[in-house]
This record gives sequence, structure tokens and C-alpha cells, in this order.
Amino acid sequence: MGLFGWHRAVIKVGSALIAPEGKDCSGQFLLPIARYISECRQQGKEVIIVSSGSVAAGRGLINHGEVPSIAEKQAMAAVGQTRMMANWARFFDFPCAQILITHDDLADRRRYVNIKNTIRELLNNGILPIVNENDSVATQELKVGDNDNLAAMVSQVSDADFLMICSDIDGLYTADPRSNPDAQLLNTVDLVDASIYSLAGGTSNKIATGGMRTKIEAAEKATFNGVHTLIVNGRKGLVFDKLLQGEQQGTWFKRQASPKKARKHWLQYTLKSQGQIVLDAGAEKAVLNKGASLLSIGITQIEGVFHKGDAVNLFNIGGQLIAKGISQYSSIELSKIKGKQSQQIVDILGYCPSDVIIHRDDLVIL
Ligand SMILES: Nc1ncnc2c1ncn2[C@@H]1O[C@H](COP(=O)(O)OP(=O)(O)O)[C@@H](O)[C@H]1O
Ligand SMILES: N[C@@H](CCC(=O)OP(=O)(O)O)C(=O)O
Repeated sequence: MGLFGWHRAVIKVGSALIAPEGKDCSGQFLLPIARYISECRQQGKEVIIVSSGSVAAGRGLINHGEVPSIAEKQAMAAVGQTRMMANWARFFDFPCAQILITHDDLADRRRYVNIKNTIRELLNNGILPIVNENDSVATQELKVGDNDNLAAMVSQVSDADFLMICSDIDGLYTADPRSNPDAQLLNTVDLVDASIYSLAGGTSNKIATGGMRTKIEAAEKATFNGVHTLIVNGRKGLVFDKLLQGEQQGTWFKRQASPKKARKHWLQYTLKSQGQIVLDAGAEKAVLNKGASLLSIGITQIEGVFHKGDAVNLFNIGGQLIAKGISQYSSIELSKIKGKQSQQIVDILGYCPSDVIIHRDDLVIL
């Protein structure tokens, strides 16, 4: 896949576009981005927005000193978030959904799986998820801190294959063009290394967070996970028309592997298996040959102590390791529902967060 064959994109929109005046919430630059998103959805592609701007949108409504305190900023985010959501919603004739997350949510395996399930359901229902950091509750030390890195994390949790960062600059230059008029725009970056980081300066915008450095960090994370990353100027409407015509814009950071390969590598080597599940012959066939999700009916045995969101190894009845996946249930829950129909889960446990035990997207065949 090059830059245009993507199926699921995360589009990050920075504060500089939502609040060009440094406060309030403006639609000035959002129309071309919204049109681009609608057009892509019509082509059958899926889009998730990561939007900044809650702090800026609430700035005018909270009394604050020259430099707002953390509490003042958290209050700004609380009142600004609804305004920012309403600002987006007026551009779309399909529903938008708000997801607020912190670093803590992404680090906790159980909540990570919940975020993943929610995004999957929203997309299946044609709803546009709009994600932001939960600024009004996140403590400083538990924050991702900037929405560029958050967008890269969202691209992973949502299994996206494209990340577009819309900023107020044409892309990555050889130096910050605001202080270096001779700086040259880079069209492509094959690999994010120290030489790329050395080009980045911070931001001069008092409402923005990261400047170019956090965008490079995001590009490094995403491209490593198999996600092509593009930084474009979201202030130029023409950029989105050109993208729709298949013309590259901005700076393209090329992915290091296919998302499948990167994900497989992550599941297989990074995630430590916490337990074992033994499958009957029917489940083994469904998982191996039909690309199916694992259902409770096909499970014969559980070993080890694991929680929802943990990785587990799957064995066939003959004791052969066949796959590894992320379990939607804990070992205690599974010991009660193994061998049962999915419809019985709710009667046995009293709840049923998922019809499948391991979703096929969370499975790697070994
Ligand atoms: N090498 C560079 N190339 C491009 N922009 C850079 C570079 N170094 C620093 N910058 C600055 O990064 C800014 C974009 O980041 P930021 O202000 O955080 O925007 P956003 O709100 O979109 O996240 C640019 O306006 C630019 O001044
Ligand atoms: N979560 C914050 C934005 C943080 C942020 O990274 O801003 P930006 O650098 O403009 O993308 C907010 O909604 O105001």
C-alpha cells in the first residue's frame, strides 16, 4: 500500500486549526477537512478524528491568570470539550461520538480492549469517533501530554493503516521555517532517526503543545507499527482536494512494515502470554482455516491466571501451540463459560461484554 490505498485512517487536527485565534472554537479551517472525511467515507474508508482544542475552546469562559494553572486548564477543557464536539458535529450528516482517554487507559490492558471494542462498534455503525485526551481528569504524570502521540496510539488501538496529522505548517522542514526562511520542505522520510529529530523545533503557538518534535515522535511510533504517516497543512483547503485526486501533499513518513506484519510481531514477541487455552477440533479448524474469532463453545480447557486484555497461547487438543491472541475474558470467567454457547454467557456470568472470546483481529496464527 502506498499513500492512498488505506482502509482506516486516524486524522489528527491540532489546536492551531480549531482555535486559530488562540481561544474559542472556529470552523474556519474545518470545512475542507470535514469534506475530505465525508468523501473518504463515501469511498468505503473508515476515519477516526483525534481533535485538540478543548482547552482553547474553553479559555474565554474560565477566569485565569497570564499563565493558566492546571486546575484552570482542566476547567477550560471540561467546558471547551462540548463546544469542540459541537463544532465538528455541524459539518457532518452522520453521528459523531466522543471518546476521552488518558495514558492510563491505554496502559491498562482491560481498558485498552474496551477502547478497541468501542471504536470497532462505532465504525461498524457508521459513526465517526472523535478522540481527545481526557484533560479535565488526567493528572500531569498520567497524561500522554500531546495529541500527536495520542493519535499514534489511537492508530494502534484502532488498527488503522494511515495517520494524517493536520497542522498549521506544510510539513517537516529542514529547520523551523518560522525562524529559518531558507528551510526546505521534506517530501518523504524513509526512516525516523536522530537526524530527523534534530530538525525539529518546538511550537511558538501558546495554545499548542508539542511543535514538530511530538509529530516526529508520533510518526516514529506509527510507522514502526505499519502505519503510513503524513503531516499536512490543514489551513490550506486545496491540500485535501489534491489528496483526493491522489496527489501527495506535505511530508510522508513511510511505514516500516505492513500493519499485519507489525501487529503480528507485537502480539507474538512483545506481549507476554499469561495463560493457555485449549481448543477442540472444530474451533482449531475455524481459527486456522476460516480466519474466525474464537468462541466459548470451542474451548475445552483453561490454564494459568489471566485478566481481560491479556495475551494467551492457544493449543489444539494434541498439545500443539497453534495461535496467540488477546482474551476478552479473564481465566476465572472462561473456566465458567468454556464449552458453552455465546448466548449462555450472560446467564452464566450475569453480563456479556463480548460474544467472542478472542476477536480474529486480535489473533495471530503461529
Ligand atoms: N523542522 C520544522 N518543520 C516544520 N515546523 C516546525 C519545525 N520545527 C518546529 N516547527 C514548528 O511546529 C509548529 C507546528 O506544531 P504545533 O504548533 O504544535 O501545531 P499543532 O497545534 O498543529 O500541533 C509549526 O508551526 C512550526 O513553527
Ligand atoms: N488535549 C488538548 C490538546 C493537546 C495538544 O496536543 O494540542 P496540539 O499540539 O494543538 O495538538 C486540548 O484538547 O486542548
